[in-house]
Amino acid sequence: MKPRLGVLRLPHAEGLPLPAYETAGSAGMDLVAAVEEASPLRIGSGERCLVPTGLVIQLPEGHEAQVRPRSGLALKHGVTVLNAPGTVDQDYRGEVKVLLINHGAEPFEIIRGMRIAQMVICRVAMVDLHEMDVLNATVRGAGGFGSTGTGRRKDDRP
Ligand SMILES: O=c1ccn([C@H]2C[C@H](O)[C@@H](COP(=O)(O)OP(=O)(O)OP(=O)(O)O)O2)c(=O)[nH]1
Ligand SMILES: [Mg+2]
Repeated sequence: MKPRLGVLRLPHAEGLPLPAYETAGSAGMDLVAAVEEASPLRIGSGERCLVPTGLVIQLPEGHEAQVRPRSGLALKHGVTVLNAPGTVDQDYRGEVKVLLINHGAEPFEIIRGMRIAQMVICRVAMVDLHEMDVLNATVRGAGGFGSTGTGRRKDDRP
């Protein structure tokens, strides 16, 4: 059985579709903008804006929701989620909001009901932190940031 996601609809989301998986195999549920019908949000080129969804959610224990961009909006308009992936904590009981930024050259208008982002529900590992004096040795060691590049493959510039 799938874990249950509780959803509370705020008055300004009245009449809007709830997030839903568009296909059986979709990872994310699209989130729609709960802006006033009469006053769309306009994001100027280079500007950002917090878009309401009109929804409060109750995540299953041990889960988070990630707010991720829709690739179509990014490709066609340069509009993406600034803090992607946005983190909605399991214990958050405020309205889920989407922080969009317009990297495009033209202003972008968000109208009521527009699908602006997608929400992916993920399991979260919670850990206990143990401060240690020595950590176990590994082949990689402290190497990172391209340390395994040899410069011999054509996709692998030194
Ligand atoms: O895209 C997002 C990101 C966050 N949130 C909400 C849910 C999340 O649980 C809360 C806090 O988010 P985050 O921890 O990323 O922000 P913060 O700057 O660390 O704020 P806080 O001190 O409240 O944790 O804000 C959203 O609605 N949308
Ligand atoms: Mg935080």
